[in-house]
Amino acid sequence: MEAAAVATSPLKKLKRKRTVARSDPELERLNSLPWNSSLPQNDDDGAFSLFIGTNELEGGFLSLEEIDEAEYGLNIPEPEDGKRKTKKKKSIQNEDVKKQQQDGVDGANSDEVEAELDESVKAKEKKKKKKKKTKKKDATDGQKVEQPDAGLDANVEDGNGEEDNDETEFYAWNELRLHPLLMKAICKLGFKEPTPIQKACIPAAAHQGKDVVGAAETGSGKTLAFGLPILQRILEEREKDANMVEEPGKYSPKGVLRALIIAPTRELALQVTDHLKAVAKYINVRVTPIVGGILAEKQERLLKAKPEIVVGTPGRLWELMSAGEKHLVELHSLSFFVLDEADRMVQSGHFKELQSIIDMLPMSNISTEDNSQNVQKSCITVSSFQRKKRQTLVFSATVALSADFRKKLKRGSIQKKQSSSDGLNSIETLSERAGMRSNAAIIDLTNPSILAAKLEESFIECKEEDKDAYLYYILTVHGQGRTIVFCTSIAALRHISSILRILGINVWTLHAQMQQRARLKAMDRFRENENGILVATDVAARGLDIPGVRTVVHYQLPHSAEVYVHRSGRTARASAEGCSIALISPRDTSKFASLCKSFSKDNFQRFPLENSYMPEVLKRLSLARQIDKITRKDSQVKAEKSWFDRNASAVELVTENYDSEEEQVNKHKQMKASSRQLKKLQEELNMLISRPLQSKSFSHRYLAGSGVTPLMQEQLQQLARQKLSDHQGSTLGKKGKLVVIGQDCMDALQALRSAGEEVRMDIKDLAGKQRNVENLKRKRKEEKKRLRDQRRKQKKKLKYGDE
Ligand SMILES: Nc1ncnc2c1ncn2[C@@H]1O[C@H](COP(=O)(O)OP(=O)(O)OP(=O)(O)O)[C@@H](O)[C@H]1O
Repeated sequence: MEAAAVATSPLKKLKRKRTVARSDPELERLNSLPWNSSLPQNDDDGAFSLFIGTNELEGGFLSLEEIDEAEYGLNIPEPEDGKRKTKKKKSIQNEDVKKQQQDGVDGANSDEVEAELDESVKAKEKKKKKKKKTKKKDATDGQKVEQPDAGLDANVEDGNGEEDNDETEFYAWNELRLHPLLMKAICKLGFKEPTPIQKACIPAAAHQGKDVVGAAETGSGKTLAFGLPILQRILEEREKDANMVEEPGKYSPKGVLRALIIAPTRELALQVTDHLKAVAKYINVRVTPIVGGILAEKQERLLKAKPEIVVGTPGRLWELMSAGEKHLVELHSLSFFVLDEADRMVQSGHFKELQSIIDMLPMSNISTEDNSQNVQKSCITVSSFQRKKRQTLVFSATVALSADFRKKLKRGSIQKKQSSSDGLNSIETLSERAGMRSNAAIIDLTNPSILAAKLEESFIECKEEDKDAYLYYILTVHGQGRTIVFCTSIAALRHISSILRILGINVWTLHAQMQQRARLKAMDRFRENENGILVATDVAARGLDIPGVRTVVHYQLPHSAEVYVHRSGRTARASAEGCSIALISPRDTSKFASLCKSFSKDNFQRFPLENSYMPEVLKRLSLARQIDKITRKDSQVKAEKSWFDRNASAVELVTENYDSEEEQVNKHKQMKASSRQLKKLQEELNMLISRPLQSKSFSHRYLAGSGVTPLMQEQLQQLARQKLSDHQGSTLGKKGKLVVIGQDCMDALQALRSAGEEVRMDIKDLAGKQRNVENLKRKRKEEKKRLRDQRRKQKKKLKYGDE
């Protein structure tokens, strides 16, 4: 594949850049925390061919010359003298497209959903859209109808007065033969060429009607790799119908669900919806999200509009389907069943609902007895054309399939091997059960390291209790661009977000226990701020696409290598660059070693640290921790008291204070003392954080920094101004003035590139040492037990001997 030739192994890049550094003694301390690599290790028997990155296309789809263009009623523009040449379309196609444009419903549903979720945030957008709609209406009233070819050759101005992109730059898309109105939207989005996964999937899924299993690195455009074929097929079928006189609606029935897309998280489902809406901008295809956190009545109302495409999370979808929601259970015309982040779907917490949803699908693609029964059960009027044509698309950055997956599909032997209690516990079972056909195109474009090509990984070794300090250091000194800090537990998330806020760093949080409205608000705020910081659990690890995320910090390592890939993939997306920093305490070394092993990585970059900053960092952190402790204690007391009062009043109990007068006075004194201490600590900390973070070698005359954040930059400039005005008119002369030099903002990636040190990870060595450490621990334990038993026996002997 082309991608294979272009992609260079990150390992090689590292080797070229830096000399190999010494091994590190800290990494020798290994422990035995549970770790699930979850990624198939390059097994010798080659059982998992997909995941290790074959970077190949499989499935034998036709080359473009072999595809009969006439079948699709499309004329592909050909290049002429290096430029794209467009042809006029058939009149029928013109009329159909015109109609679609005039009909344009463009996202009204989603607006409502979003307004429901967060009215204040979305109010502005609504206003904008209203304005746009009025303008659009004016244009239609004025008999202005765009030509269907507008997508390719109209350098039209849109309602905002913005000029469209120059379509000649989009020539690379031509070979994919997408509908002109889809091309128009793509041009508008500025996507100059299809990404490799789009190039590979669109012909297979859109033109050959194949099922697809697609794997490609994070941020490589997988959403459109399945989204464009859906929209393309809907448009093509509409055109076929427009040509049919006898059986209208044979190919493109109206008012029924055509594509069901399932994503693991609400945020991801909403994001996929928005992405599809953006490419469906010029066509009359409705895309609606169905996720938890939206009022059920509202969602029912949205479904009454009969959207062609529904994007949902398994929980809410199943809730509505099992309640018999008409639009979701009449699946006889479903043309696409899509699983985004498929590997997450087979994990606990999702697969039960998913299994139930899949059981509702008309199962004509496979012929097992079980499934024919399902068809009877769930499908009322099944058009044989539609059933034959349903496509199953399964996507993720981390998909593992066995080498003989296709053969198994052919034999229909996957489910038989699984005991019924296993459920849909593998992508293979799930794909077969969803009706995947044995001629599916298996497209694996992951590179051997699995991680995004432009991602630079690094680590910082530190004690567990110093992680906060290093995090604060990274955010303060290298906090340029957006940063996501990942935690494994909500408790850790709460701890660091509280400490960082006390330290004056504005962070947003995202975890599964938050209300949906708050989750979306956090995402919106994070998106709005170009130097924003999001502290999140793994609920944000998959799929979220936020441009400008420069750094991902693994405050705690995840429980599997696969989650590490997805977390790190929030940066270095869509050909951008980014870096990840893992904070490794002695407790994490075992996990870290397994991680290196999973990626066959024997070199890792150490993130450069300016240790002279640390005394100041630790001073601030110590104050912040004390403040945090006091405030937590206070709020705990308040919460307990209010809980007691609430419950007492609920049972109409009159509460009395049973404390003695002395006790009450003491409590009051304690409270006063703690609030005095809190005030003092806060003043001290405020004084420190009002100044830029200074390294120990900080000169009071010269302020310099190897990397300073915009906040620090601002503080330094203020300080310089203040010093200057202090000394104006004084007799100190030049000597007393403050000079600000070298204020170059440096993000973590730049810092890593300019000073990162490559550390060799000898996995075998690490594994051997891990075994030794474990043996030593076991021996010590045994020895302790032996001594304890010995002492016990002696005591007994003495006792009974005396008697
Ligand atoms: N052809 C293209 N050219 C440029 N950018 C593109 C193209 N297609 C998609 N993108 C952009 O790339 C970004 C990543 O796309 P997307 O979210 O689909 O990636 P993904 O492969 O699904 O990532 P993940 O595995 O993390 O879910 C998005 O911002 C999207 O708008």
